[in-house]
Amino acid sequence: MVNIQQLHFGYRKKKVFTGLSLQLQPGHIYGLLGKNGTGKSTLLRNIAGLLFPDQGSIDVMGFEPGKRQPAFLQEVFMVPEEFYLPNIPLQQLVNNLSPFYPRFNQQQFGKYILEFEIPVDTKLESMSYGQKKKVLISFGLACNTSVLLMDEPTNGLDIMSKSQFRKVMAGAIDENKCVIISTHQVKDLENLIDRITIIDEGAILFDQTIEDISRKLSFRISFDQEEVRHALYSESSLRGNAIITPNMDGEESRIDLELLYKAIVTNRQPIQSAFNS
Ligand SMILES: Nc1ncnc2c1ncn2[C@@H]1O[C@H](COP(=O)(O)OP(=O)(O)OP(=O)(O)O)[C@@H](O)[C@H]1O
Repeated sequence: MVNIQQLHFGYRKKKVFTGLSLQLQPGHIYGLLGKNGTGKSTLLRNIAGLLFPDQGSIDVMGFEPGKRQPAFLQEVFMVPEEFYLPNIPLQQLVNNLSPFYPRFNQQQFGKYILEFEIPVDTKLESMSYGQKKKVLISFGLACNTSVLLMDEPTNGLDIMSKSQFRKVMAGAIDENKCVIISTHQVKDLENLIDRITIIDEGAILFDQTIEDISRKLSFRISFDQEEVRHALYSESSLRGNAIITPNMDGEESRIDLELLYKAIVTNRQPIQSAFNS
């Protein structure tokens, strides 16, 4: 559905990607992780056709995003990290924007707005940042585009809204949609994403499905110093040592995404070796 081959991209003085390749399939929610400034937003904007590759190719459902053909634009929605919403009533915004998305579903939108407890009679300008963000997320989901790009969607959402977000997202995905979520708030995405892609210094550092991660790795708290020493990654905490080890007995443990992310960014070789065996 999204096929990126040898992407090279840079801003005037700053090279961001030097040969990044990535394939994304429908029916999945992808978590795009990486340090500040590694290019997550830049990658999403390239996929959305808001920025254009210097070299290499991006194919989204047979379209070249940079050409911004109407048939492409109606298949892709992006919830950016920073956005502007005009000072008009909510329904007017929907009336103005929804004609661009042929599969927009007003009923679905109403359901999400209710779920997120957004005050429908308030003008957009009087809404808080978090409320506006939830409007945009609800609208993006109700557009039912094949590709949904979200840049830090849980930023600014309160604790209840974050769990509502997970619930809404889990109900909105189907086998025809591909959702890519860039985030630092990995905990917000637990039990939601089914593949993790970590980018660093313009390249893919790690790209595995949650299924493979739980098959290959085991996450637990250990008090056994010998076990901690032999772990692929360990981190001391108040509760003991949080460790990642190869999954030897085939039992699935609860994946600690934050720990996994730290393990890969610190030194990915030990973790990667578990996937090569
Ligand atoms: N408009 C711009 N002009 C010049 N350089 C830019 C521009 N936007 C981003 N950059 C640079 O490109 C690099 C990638 O930025 P980008 O915003 O894609 O990273 P990110 O991974 O999304 O970061 P964060 O996690 O902080 O949101 C950074 O070094 C940034 O300084």
